[in-house]
Amino acid sequence: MPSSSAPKTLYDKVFEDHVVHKDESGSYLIYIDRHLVHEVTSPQAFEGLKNAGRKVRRGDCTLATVDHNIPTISRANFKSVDTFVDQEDSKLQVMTLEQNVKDFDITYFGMTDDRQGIVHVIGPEQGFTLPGTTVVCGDSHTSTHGAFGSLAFGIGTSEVEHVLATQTIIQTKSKNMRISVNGDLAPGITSKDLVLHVIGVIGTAGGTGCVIEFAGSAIESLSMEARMSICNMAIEAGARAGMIRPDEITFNYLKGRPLAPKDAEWEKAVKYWSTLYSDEGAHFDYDIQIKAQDIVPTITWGNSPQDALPITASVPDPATVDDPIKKAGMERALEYQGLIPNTPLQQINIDKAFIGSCTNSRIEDLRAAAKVAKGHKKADNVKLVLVVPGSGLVKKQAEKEGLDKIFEAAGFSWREAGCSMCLGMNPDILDPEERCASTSNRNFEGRQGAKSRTHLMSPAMAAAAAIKGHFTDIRQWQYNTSDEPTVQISSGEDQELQDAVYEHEKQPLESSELLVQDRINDIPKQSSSAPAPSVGGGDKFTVVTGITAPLDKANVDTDAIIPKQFLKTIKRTGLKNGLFYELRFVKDASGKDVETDFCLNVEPYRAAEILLITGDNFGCGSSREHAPWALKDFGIKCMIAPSFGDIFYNNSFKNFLLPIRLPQEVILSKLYPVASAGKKLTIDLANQQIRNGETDEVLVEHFDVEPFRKHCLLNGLDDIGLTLQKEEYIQAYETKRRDVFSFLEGGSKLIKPVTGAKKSKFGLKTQEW
Ligand SMILES: CC(C)[C@H](C(=O)O)[C@@H](O)C(=O)O
Ligand code: SF4
Repeated sequence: MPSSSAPKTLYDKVFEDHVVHKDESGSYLIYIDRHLVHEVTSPQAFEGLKNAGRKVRRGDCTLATVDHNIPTISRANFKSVDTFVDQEDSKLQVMTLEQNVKDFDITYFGMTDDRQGIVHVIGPEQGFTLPGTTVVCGDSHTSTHGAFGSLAFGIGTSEVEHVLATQTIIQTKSKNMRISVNGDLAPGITSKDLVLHVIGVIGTAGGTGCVIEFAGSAIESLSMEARMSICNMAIEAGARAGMIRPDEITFNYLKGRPLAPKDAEWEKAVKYWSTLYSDEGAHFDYDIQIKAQDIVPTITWGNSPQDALPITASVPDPATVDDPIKKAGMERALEYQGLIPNTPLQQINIDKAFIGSCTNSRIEDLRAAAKVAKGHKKADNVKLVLVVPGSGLVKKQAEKEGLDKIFEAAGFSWREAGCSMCLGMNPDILDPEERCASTSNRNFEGRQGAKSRTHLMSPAMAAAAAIKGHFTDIRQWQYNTSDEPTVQISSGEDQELQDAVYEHEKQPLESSELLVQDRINDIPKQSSSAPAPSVGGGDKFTVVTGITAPLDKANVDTDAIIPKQFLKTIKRTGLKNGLFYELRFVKDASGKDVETDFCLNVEPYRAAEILLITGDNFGCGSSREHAPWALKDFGIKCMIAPSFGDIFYNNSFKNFLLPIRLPQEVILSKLYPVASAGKKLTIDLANQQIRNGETDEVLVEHFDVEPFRKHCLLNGLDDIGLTLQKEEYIQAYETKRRDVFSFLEGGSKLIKPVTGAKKSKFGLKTQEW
């Protein structure tokens, strides 16, 4: 891609530095520097590679761990995954990953390794995540890594397979959004309050189609942990990614990390990283200003992260809302959450608290929670407070500082690393109707267990709620400062490990001279003479005439499309019954599933091939490709909505499903009457037109679809096959990358192999760096 001298945003720069090839249709092939892999979204991708006889192109750019399915109870008796993980489907996913990392020679942190943890905690912790890199993972919260000035985003399983095979991904350019937060945050206000506040302002669809750059003095003054919490939740604002300009705080965090560049390569890297900022005058499609002083302790009340309110507010009242879709949504959320309008938030009692997740399970988060808990006991009405560190190394550091003792003295339960009750794919779940103060990032229906009630907040607020038994304004907290938790430097073999990860934070970084080097992106155009790999996929989408089911709902998240219990499969099929499970079924007295009156349960919509959604943001949230797989299994071929979650939109095309964006008024006036009368619509992709399926009357003259995606759907083309035809471009990029970005070479392969039986305190084997 030719460099231009026009001012560029941080996103523009990182994107352009990774362009391998640009198609005439305007779609780009971009190179991926870092690929994180976990057990939930990878089995089908590895299976695809095996079936096609393909290899993993860059093992050094790939790092795997287990996090979602694993129990968080003590591993003192751990012998093997087979004996330790009780749930059969969870065990299968973990063991499948363990087999795949062996078969494909991928660096892996398993359950006996202190470096195991939530994928978004371990990448930065190891220095695998670096500024200016492209980072992907089959997980929506990959946006976390953008805190380093990397372009990091979640992908679906088909794309995981694409990256494993080609080390590239097909992308279109997103829009640029800047959210500047200026001024000082008041005491007690954390980055979690900040990001909940931002989502409350712009909404969960506010960032759709955009990469958000978080900027301004309030952001610049935050630690890396705090910045990660913000970028983590960029996906909850609907954005493709969140980014923060790398600076001295970033470099200090990274220096000395096991996989960060060293010596001369470090110097070279810092020089490049120092060029990664938005130029003066760069164009932002949206520029939003927020005053830091407006941010107060913030918690959510409903089932969407945008349902955020100051802790001093009361439960909202639907009687004050005019918009009928919003009003109905609010009524449903209040009923689900068991809340009465106008109740002051601070009068709401909780049953459990969860301190953990990729948003808030880093050492700084645990310190904040421990500071609140110190010298207190959990309230009697609070049945369980789970404290789940983000990685084995965070756990060890917390124990070194005595935080575990503070938690245990307060009656909290101190656990092993993993995703835990954030999503409850492991045994850590809420019982129906239990209310939880949670530091996680999603409060969707059923997220923490069937009928669970989640309220999102900061670690300090969750700890305070656990102690008081109800939501509490942290600004009024009486801290017990008698003797601060002291850092106990443990002696013995683990010391080196600790030092490698944490002690470097104390080393001052010499400020480096700003040097703008040649950008990598002037790749010569070449013609491909390599034999063309096969590109035929099998499926196609041309014209579909089908029954259209109307769905009157906004913000339908992928947790609702296919709940977590159905993610524990290693196949792409068999998901029909799981589709909209919580909406389609209720349990009768004997525990049997009974159908509700949900639209897909009534005639003629049981045979629907098209889904017409009237509300915004269909398929928001998680990257699970299980959502399009389940729709496809049901027989759906096309979804029409005012807007879609970005990853879901992308995943749909990979499965030959067509998502069509149309303005809400067009949906309501032209298509809804046909759908609600039980009649058919015709979707004609070649002509980009929607007609009445019975009369052939044109209802929508034109809908948009990107030319490349249209071409693939019409011709049943397989992306991986197409990309492999660009092998020469990929090789040319890699040759240049080895020179310009030499500090990225080696990647996860710089991890030293197991050198022997170093015993940790649980008697488990510990790997050396
Ligand atoms: C399992 C994974 C696909 C999912 C995600 O993409 O976010 C999970 O991490 C979540 O938080 O819901
Ligand atoms: S959001 Fe929760 S489930 Fe998803 S990666 Fe983060 S901790 Fe794991």
